Amino acid sequence: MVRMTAHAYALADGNTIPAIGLGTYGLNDQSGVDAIASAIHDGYRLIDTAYNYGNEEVVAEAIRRADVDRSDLFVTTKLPGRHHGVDETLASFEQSRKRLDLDWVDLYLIHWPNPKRDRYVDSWRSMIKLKERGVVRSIGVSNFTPAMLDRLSAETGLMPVVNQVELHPYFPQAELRAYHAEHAIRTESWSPLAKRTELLAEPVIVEIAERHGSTPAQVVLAWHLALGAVPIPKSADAERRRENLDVFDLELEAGEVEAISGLERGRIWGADPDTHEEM
Ligand SMILES: NC(=O)C1=CN([C@@H]2O[C@H](COP(=O)(O)OP(=O)(O)OC[C@H]3O[C@@H](n4cnc5c(N)ncnc54)[C@H](OP(=O)(O)O)[C@@H]3O)[C@@H](O)[C@H]2O)C=CC1
Ligand SMILES: O=C(O)C(=O)[C@@H](O)C(O)C(=O)CO
Repeated sequence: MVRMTAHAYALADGNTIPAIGLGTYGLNDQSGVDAIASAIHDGYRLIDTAYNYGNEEVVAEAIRRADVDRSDLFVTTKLPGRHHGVDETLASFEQSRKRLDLDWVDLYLIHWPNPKRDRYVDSWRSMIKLKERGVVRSIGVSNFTPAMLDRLSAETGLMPVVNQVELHPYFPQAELRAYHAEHAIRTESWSPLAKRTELLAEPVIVEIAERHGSTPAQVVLAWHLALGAVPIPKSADAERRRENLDVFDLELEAGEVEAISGLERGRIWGADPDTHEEM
């Protein structure tokens, strides 16, 4: 069931996640600070970064510049693959927190499971500690399969409240979303616009956009909202960021959602969580 109030969802741990966020991969240096600060000014409240993006300090500077209460922001960062392990996770988190210049992080994710290394359960135990200490509000994972999620729950007794996965009309992930719904896991969509590629020129999307007087990107983001997934589009351009946020009045018909899901063809760059090892 999709529970959304005031453009946000309740998570299984009682916290609240905004219904849309800003992806920041590639937003670096001063232009990154300007872009993220202007996004916050324009109404973005969820900021998605990662240790591996090398821009946690850029996010920190943008937050310092923004005229928004810290408690109104929802900052996500992620644990890199090379830091999996009990002590490594605690140390890595502290580095991220310091770079972000925050007392707490709203959502901390294991970036990739790295199954060959097989230390993600250890990392998860440390993330549970970080949550207990109050330096992280919600803990989740990224790129996890149902088998990996089952294992986390079986071995620690705690299921992640979010799984951030590749999700866009070329890769709608119906089975994984059904598993999430059964286990009260909120789905977050990475590369929600399929990194732009040719998705936004697909006739079915262009036609629906024309029918609603919207843009193709808005139609794709409305599709994510219709699925109850949290998209985190990245844009370096202020106009496009505002366009991406202005989607809550666009309601797609069930048939339109189905037609967009019909574009399914697979992952865009082939990173399979069962084999990909993130550094
Ligand atoms: N957990 C994980 O493993 C992963 C997480 N992520 C997260 O997801 C975020 C988003 O994914 P990302 O890969 O960046 O791809 P997106 O699907 O968000 O697409 C970004 C591309 O779309 C363009 N774009 C954005 N808005 C519009 C628009 N309205 N009209 C036309 N083009 C547009 C951008 O160009 P421009 O900037 O010029 O506007 C950019 O080229 C990342 O930034 C990151 O935070 C991404 C990959 C993996
Ligand atoms: O999170 C991202 O934006 C990514 O692209 C990651 O998946 C990533 O940095 C990676 O997997 C590179 O191997």
